[in-house]
Amino acid sequence: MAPVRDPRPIVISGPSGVGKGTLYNLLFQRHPDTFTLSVSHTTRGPRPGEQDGVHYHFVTKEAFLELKAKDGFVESAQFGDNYYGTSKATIEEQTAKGKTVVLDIEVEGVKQIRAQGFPARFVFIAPPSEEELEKRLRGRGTENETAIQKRLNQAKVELEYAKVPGVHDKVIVNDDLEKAYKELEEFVFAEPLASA
Ligand SMILES: Nc1ncnc2c1ncn2[C@@H]1O[C@H](COP(=O)(O)OP(=O)(O)OP(=O)(O)O)[C@@H](O)[C@H]1O
Repeated sequence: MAPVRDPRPIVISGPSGVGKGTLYNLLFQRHPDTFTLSVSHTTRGPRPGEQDGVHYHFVTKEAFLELKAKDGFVESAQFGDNYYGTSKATIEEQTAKGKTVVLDIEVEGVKQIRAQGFPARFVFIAPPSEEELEKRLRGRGTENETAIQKRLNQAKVELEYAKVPGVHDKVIVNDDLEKAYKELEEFVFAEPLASA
């Protein structure tokens, strides 16, 4: 397959459990050395096995806020006491190495990137139905009941936002995995003029 023609990063969003990770990991597996998942900055401490620069860029709160004040993030958020964000420099460095950067972010981040006018391609992964989303979340078995309910409520917000015209360049319903994958692959490798 020809290389990715469009240099802009791919922003993938969609409700938790819809299959975002499954889909972009297939893209990474089937096109080795083509893509890279954006490494976020965080002020939380590393968990066992997490490496700086690989899983996250681990920074102090002061360093994070300084970079934020300098407009260094395309999107950032605070969860509890910790800050998270995607730095412009990270995206630019990876792009300069010839990689297509993939960002897996939630809807607030999408809004921030849009509001800044940062060049990117926006893909939304939608579930075939809310029932199926719930089934997948439960089937994955990684969250407790409270977390599942929270994610399902958040999913409603994300699905509503996805209906706003022009928010996403591409909406893919992840019903049959292989079919959804093909749609994603086709979009990603499309000629810039066809997808802009
Ligand atoms: N097309 C599909 N059909 C059936 N099951 C699927 C499909 N795509 C993904 N799944 C399953 O759904 C579950 C959730 O997928 P995944 O973890 O990739 O979601 P996610 O959107 O990345 O979630 P999160 O945002 O919470 O990380 C997994 O168990 C995965 O195997």
